[in-house]
Amino acid sequence: MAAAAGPDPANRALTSTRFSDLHPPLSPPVLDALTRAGFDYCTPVQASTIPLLCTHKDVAVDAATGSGKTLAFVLPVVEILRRSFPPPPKPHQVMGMIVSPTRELSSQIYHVAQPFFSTLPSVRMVLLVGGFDIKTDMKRIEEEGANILVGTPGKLHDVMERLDILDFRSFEILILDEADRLLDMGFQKQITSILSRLPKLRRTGLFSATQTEAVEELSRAGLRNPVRVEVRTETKPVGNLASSQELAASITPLGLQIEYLECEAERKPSQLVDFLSENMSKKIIIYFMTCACVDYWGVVLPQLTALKGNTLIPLHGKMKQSAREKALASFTGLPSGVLLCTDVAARGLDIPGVDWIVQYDPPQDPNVFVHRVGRTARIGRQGSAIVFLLPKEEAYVDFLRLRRVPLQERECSSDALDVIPLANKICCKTGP
Ligand SMILES: Nc1ncnc2c1ncn2[C@@H]1O[C@H](COP(=O)(O)OP(=O)(O)OP(=O)(O)O)[C@@H](O)[C@H]1O
Repeated sequence: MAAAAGPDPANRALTSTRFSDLHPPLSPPVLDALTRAGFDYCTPVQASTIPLLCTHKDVAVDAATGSGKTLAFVLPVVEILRRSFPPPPKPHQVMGMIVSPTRELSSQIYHVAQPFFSTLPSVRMVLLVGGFDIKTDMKRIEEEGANILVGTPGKLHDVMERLDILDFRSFEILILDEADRLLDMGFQKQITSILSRLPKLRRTGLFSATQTEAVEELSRAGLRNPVRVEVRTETKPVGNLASSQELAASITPLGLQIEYLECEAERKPSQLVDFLSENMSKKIIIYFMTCACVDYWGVVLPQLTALKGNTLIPLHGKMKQSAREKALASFTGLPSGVLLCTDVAARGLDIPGVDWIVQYDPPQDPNVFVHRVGRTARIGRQGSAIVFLLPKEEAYVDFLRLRRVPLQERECSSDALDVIPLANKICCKTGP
């Protein structure tokens, strides 16, 4: 009997719409590139957004973490450029721009987009992020050209200001990814200036997994009659709010189990070490509040006998760019291990095989919580997350549940080893 058509029924992140079913149709070279990458069926956000952007609509997209937003904007950018052929764009004719808040995320988008842009002869995509000398970037663009700019707002803005040779008159499409983060990282001025330099008759896509008032405002300022695309996951009943209306549609992925562990401040380190020693074969990301905390635990944890043999990698924004890239690449390639980081790694990063997200310090902003836990359970997979709370932070649980984040309680481990004296000894010897 022939196998039933459709995506793997176990993967509820995919629709039964194939990329080859979309209207207007994607071009054969893009469909071939999708097949080579193993992408056959669209996710809901792709099925709804790609046709809209390809038919001259502006979109404001709000979809869960790990739901495939990157391809939802990369494919339309490629198709829109293809339509302007022939002739191919001149070397300094900029046709499109993809803006995202961090260097790591911009670099990830650039690499996801590369196989699709390589189907367009003579189109040059350029990555522009902080941490590299602007003069080198400008010289490269002058000599080699740039038709698509991918980067962070600060660097993109600087290059646009300084490089007269860039011609934006035929500009077609602007994408603002992680729009709320772009704004709360203080890039409002650069975004406004970038918008003012682009032709008004363009398409704009605004993407995020979390919406804020500021995003609404940006949408009003930068988009023309946008179509709103909101994709939510159904939720499993959790805790005493199981039937609550607020939980009707979760803003976290379906395959994600979230727990909270309540304990006194002095017991937190021992609970963390206990958790890590129980999960030695797992791939884990731990979020701390500050760069100093990451440095501290990056010194202490590797020296504890209980964690011997575990790979622990620190990553924060005060590290040199080359060290940041190395840390991320090492963790990405590991089958198991621990990334100790700040929110520099909270958004958009697509790291394969992450089993657990640990929030040693809960973030103030529920949106940050959603992005952190979204580094696991991506595209229909299973994943788990745990947040450590102090007794005085108990209200955080209801606060999150009301924002459609379902959580379950986890018991503290009673026989966890007290690691504070050991940690103090280590830090006295080596310095934090
Ligand atoms: N149609 C598809 N079929 C199978 N896998 C896909 C499909 N689309 C995307 N993916 C994979 O899903 C993962 C998540 O995609 P992506 O990074 O675009 O998510 P996102 O919605 O941007 O997440 P975040 O909000 O965290 O940035 C990636 O590994 C990507 O390769």
